[in-house]
Parts: sequence; C-alpha cells; structure tokens
Amino acid sequence: MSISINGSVMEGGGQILRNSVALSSLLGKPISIHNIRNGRKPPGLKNQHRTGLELAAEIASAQLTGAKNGSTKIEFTPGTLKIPGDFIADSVTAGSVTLLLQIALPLLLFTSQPSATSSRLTLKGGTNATQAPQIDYTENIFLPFVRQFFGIRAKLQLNRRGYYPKGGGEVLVSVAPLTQPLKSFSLLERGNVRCIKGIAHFAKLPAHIGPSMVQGATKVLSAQFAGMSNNAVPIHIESRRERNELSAGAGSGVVLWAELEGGGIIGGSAVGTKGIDAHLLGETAAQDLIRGLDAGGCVDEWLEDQIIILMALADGESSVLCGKGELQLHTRTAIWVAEQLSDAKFHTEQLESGHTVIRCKGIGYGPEYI
Ligand SMILES: Nc1ncnc2c1ncn2[C@@H]1O[C@H](COP(=O)(O)OP(=O)(O)OP(=O)(O)O)[C@@H](O)[C@H]1O
Repeated sequence: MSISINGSVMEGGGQILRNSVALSSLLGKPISIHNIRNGRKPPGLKNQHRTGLELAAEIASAQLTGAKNGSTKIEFTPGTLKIPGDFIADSVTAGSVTLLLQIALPLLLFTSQPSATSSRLTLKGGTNATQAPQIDYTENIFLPFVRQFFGIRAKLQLNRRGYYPKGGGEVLVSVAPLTQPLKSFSLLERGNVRCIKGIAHFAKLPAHIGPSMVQGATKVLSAQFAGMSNNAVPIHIESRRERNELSAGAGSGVVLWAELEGGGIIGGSAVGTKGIDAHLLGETAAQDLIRGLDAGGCVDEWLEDQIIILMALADGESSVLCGKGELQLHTRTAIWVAEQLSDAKFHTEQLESGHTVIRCKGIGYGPEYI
C-alpha cells in the first residue's frame, strides 16, 4: 500500500516532492503524490522536478511512474539504495542544480553497503536562479552548517556557472556515506556576528560590475555595523569574475553570509536581472542579510526548511532557535512531510521574545550495517 501525499498542502511547491521522495527512498515506503505544485502557476512538474525525481529513482533503484513535464501525479516505489558511485543529472534548462542536490543528498548519505568511497554527483543546469539557493549559498551556508551540526561529509566544486535563462552550469558534489546516523544538535543561543563574508559573482558582463556590487553591499553593511558597540565586525566580500568559458551565459548575483558565535549562519542574497544596477544589487543583498540578522535566529528562513529532513533522520533530539514570528510556510510544510512519512516528532514553540524554537525527536535513521 502506498502512502498518498497531497502536493497542494501548505506551500504547495516543489519542496514537497523532494522531501517526500527522499524519505520514501530511505524508509522504503512507496508513495504517490497528487496535486503536484498546486500552489504554483502553472502547476505540475517542471524540468528541474522531473530530473530530480529521475535522479532519486536511479539512486534508490525505484520504480517511478507519471514523471513527465506538467504531470500533477507520480508514483514512486523505492528499491535498494545503490552503493556509492557516479551519478549525473541534467535539468537541461536553467532549473536549479541546488534543488537537485536537495533531493539527492539524503540518499547519498546512506548507501546499501559500508564504503570508504564517496559518491560523485555531477549536476547540470542553473547555478544561480531566483527562488532557490544560489550555488554560493549551498557551498558557504548550507554545507558548512550540515557538516558542523549533522556530521555530514560533503563538498562541492563549481565547474561552470549557469545563469538564467541559458543554464548550462555544472557542479560536482562528493558525498561520503555515513558510518553512523546523523548527529542531533542544539543551537538555542544566538551568538554575536563574528564576521561577514560574501561573493559578488558575474560573467560576460563589464569588469566594473563586480566592484560595484561589492561597494553597494559594503556601503549598507558598514552603515549598519558602524553603530554597534564593538564596531569590529570584519566584512570581506569577494568580487569574482568568471572566465567566459566558465559560464554558459551572462549573469550576476551576490551571496552574503554572517557567521555567528556558536556556529549559526545567516545568509542574504540577490540575483541580477537584465539592466539592473550592480550597486543596487549589492545593496539589495545586504538588506536581505540585515533582515535575516534582525529576525534574531541562529539560522535564516531558508536554512530553516532545508534542515528539517535532516533533523527528522538524526539520532536524538535536535533544537534550533529560529527568527521572530511564525515559522516560514516552507518550513511548516517540510515538517508536515517529515511527519507524514517518518516517526520523527516535531514540536514548535514561540518564546516570549517572539522567536520560534523547533525541536525534533529524530528517528536515528541508519542502514543496518551502521
Ligand atoms: N534566497 C534564497 N536563498 C536560499 N535558499 C532559498 C532562497 N529562496 C528559496 N530558497 C530555497 O529553495 C527551496 C524552494 O522550494 P520550493 O518548494 O519553492 O521549490 P521549487 O522546486 O522551486 O518549486 P516551485 O517552482 O514549486 O516553487 C526551499 O528549500 C527554499 O529554502
């Protein structure tokens, strides 16, 4: 009997697919998902989602039916997880490679046999899209966080940028299979900002674009941090011009992150669009980062939803301090999916300060040999 997942619940986006299919693969539970991306226009699968499903089906030796572009219903019956190996997925369009990684990473952590070899995952498509983590976010915010707190060993190499609309980017991710379940963690104290770092990337655009983005971001951040008593937060934003052959098309973007005492990380970003002023783009990313810092959590609103599946799989209770106000809909949706498919128990609590704490009793998932 397969478990039926309603893809129109809450956020009603592609993340429901990714989390459901990853948990289905690991826990050996067949699923059917209907009303896929009902919260989006147009609904149904796009290239990126279909490619991600096919990739998961390959790694989990699963039977996948209904995965066509535009489809609003799929069935996924997982088999045995593969041993570590080489996998390739290509969204062909500018569909986000980081969202392909979201579906594949949990699977590659747990292989069917113990192995000292890492999996090598080549992902092709968009590296710096809107509505998705930019590759620089995944490399500098998501991966350092999950390495530190969950004990994941994964690293990423950017071979070629792929900007919208051309795509054509390529990244290589190597993921070491776990020899023990994911660690649980507690991150409830918001530490001071230790430093702010960033990357202002661009390709096939005039040389002044990079420094302008850096100046825009630095102006906003310096004004903000000049008022602080310690006035000593180092800010380092790198201008990175990609060589022409290392980017399929023209594009730009800024990703900034604040490293906090205690290990939290807060990100802020902006993706360039045609004709946008580079200085303004840098300012926009900096304002995004400041908004994230002002929220007062140890993680930002995006990391929040991206770690839910890992908290569900981890061994023991994890807890994390999130920003003030209600949890993001993406996060609440991820929790809903995790509770539909696993025995993980989530509890969210709004503190008097207005912050929300997410607690999760994880299932301590691991293949039998662990
Ligand atoms: N600016 C950002 N920085 C980092 N991560 C982001 C950013 N914007 C979105 N994300 C992440 O991208 C993911 C988007 O999930 P979503 O359900 O919207 O998926 P999707 O596949 O793009 O589907 P859809 O096209 O249905 O929106 C979430 O995990 C979210 O945290």
